[in-house]
Amino acid sequence: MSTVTTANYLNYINGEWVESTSNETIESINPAAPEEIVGHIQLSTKEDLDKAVEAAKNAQKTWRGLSGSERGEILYKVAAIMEERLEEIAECATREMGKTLAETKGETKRGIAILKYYAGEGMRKVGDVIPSTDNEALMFTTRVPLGVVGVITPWNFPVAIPIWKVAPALIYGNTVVIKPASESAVTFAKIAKCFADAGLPKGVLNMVTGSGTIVGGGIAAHPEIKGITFTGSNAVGKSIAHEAMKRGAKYQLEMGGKNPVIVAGDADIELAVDAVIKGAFLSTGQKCTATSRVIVEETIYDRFIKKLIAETKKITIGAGIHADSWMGPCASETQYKSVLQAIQTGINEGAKLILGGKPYEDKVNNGYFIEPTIFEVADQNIAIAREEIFGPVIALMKVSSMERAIDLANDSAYGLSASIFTGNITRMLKFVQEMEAGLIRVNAESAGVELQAPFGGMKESSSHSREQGEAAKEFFTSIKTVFVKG
Ligand SMILES: NC(=O)c1ccc[n+]([C@@H]2O[C@H](COP(=O)([O-])OP(=O)(O)OC[C@H]3O[C@@H](n4cnc5c(N)ncnc54)[C@H](O)[C@@H]3O)[C@@H](O)[C@H]2O)c1
Ligand SMILES: O=CCCC(=O)C(=O)O
Repeated sequence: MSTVTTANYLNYINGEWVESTSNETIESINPAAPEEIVGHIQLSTKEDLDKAVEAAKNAQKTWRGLSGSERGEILYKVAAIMEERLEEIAECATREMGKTLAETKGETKRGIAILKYYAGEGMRKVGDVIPSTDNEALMFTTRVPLGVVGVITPWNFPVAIPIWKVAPALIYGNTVVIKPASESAVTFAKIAKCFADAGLPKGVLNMVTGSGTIVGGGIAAHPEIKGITFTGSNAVGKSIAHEAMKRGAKYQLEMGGKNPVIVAGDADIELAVDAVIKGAFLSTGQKCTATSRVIVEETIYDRFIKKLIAETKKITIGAGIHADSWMGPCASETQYKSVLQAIQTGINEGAKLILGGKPYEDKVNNGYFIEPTIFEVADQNIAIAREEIFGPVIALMKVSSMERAIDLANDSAYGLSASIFTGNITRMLKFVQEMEAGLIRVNAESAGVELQAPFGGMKESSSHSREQGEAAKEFFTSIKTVFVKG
């Protein structure tokens, strides 16, 4: 049943909910039932962005003047309000970008935990006392906020990623202008309301929705924005870095991946199959840490592939709002077409399609569903083994040795996440040492970021800073070394 809503979600600027000066909105639709409009968001202008930056700048002095514990108290209140609104936020995220309700509930709980983690950061040390060579002097380090920080986020983790940027930005004394992805902007509007209702002082957090080029590009180029934290595609990330470099702004990029899983000859095959299915197909494969290459030692290849196919066929596909759906739709028509194109390219380039590969014909609504898809790939140089697809597609490869497996896993422009399944300590340690990825997981799926640990990629997956945990402090503050003599 299609439900058309007229719900209009406004920008949040200087503590007020306001329409864009464009007087135009764009629809955010449900990818499981594209007839359903989840909400209308502002198609904002450069003028709207300038107002938001001005508000953030005006709020800076007072906000940074609070103690870390005072700022932390507000983040604890935001977490409490989000807990009360968990169902509302999770359901909105599912309707807006398609992932299952079980996943969005888990992600919303994760966002709440991140808020609490950084609220506590307000009470932790920010520097060190370092002995000076001058015995009469005191030397120490301290940290200061960057000022106004621009946050640009993707649609695939509509709760966790914005919060894992905004929470540390705020606790360390910055003020924020955020542009969420349009495909999940209604979800963030609901989160921004939790900040507003927690009593965050006006101008400390500002949300401006709309075009990536105009609003996102405007953030990257804005002279009053001192730091930009971006998560998204490599193409956009590079354009942001270019703009930031031109004006000497600090920037942080977390981007694409082509994450390998190595299944060694001594692996627990059941465990490996279960983890590969979860890593590759949960969130419809739309995670930067999703499994997209599976490299299997030839001694167990036939048993592994037989089990993988049998278990993959059990996946139930449907609208994420329904409890019996294990895998939802692609997040948008654009993403849907992109994944189908990648599958066709794989076939054209000679990869052997052994399961799926077609749109899943949904009985109720014409949603953007695609079957979980598995290819066997002999040539590691074809697109399906090299390019990020960001959909439910696996490239299976067979190898004769662990040496070859790690070489193949490293043969990628990306280095975000990688897993190995083995019980052999020597193999495990060799993988940990030699695998070029920012997230290394052993006997576990390639996805799975824990909020208290550093997260980020190597090679072209990242600008090589780290997010989350204590690592976030490095980006959202500047260190000062202080020398004091009486
Ligand atoms: N490494 C990570 O932590 C991580 C996490 C999630 C997603 N991703 C990556 O994100 C991509 C999918 O997300 P997406 O489709 O939202 O990415 P995207 O790059 O298309 O968009 C990301 C954000 O950038 C904005 N944007 C678009 N054009 C812009 C421009 N010219 N200037 C400034 N901002 C602009 C978008 O509106 C959105 O808010 C995939 O490549 C995935 O690997 C990486
Ligand atoms: O999409 C990138 C974030 C991945 C993540 O948060 C996870 O794997 O849990």
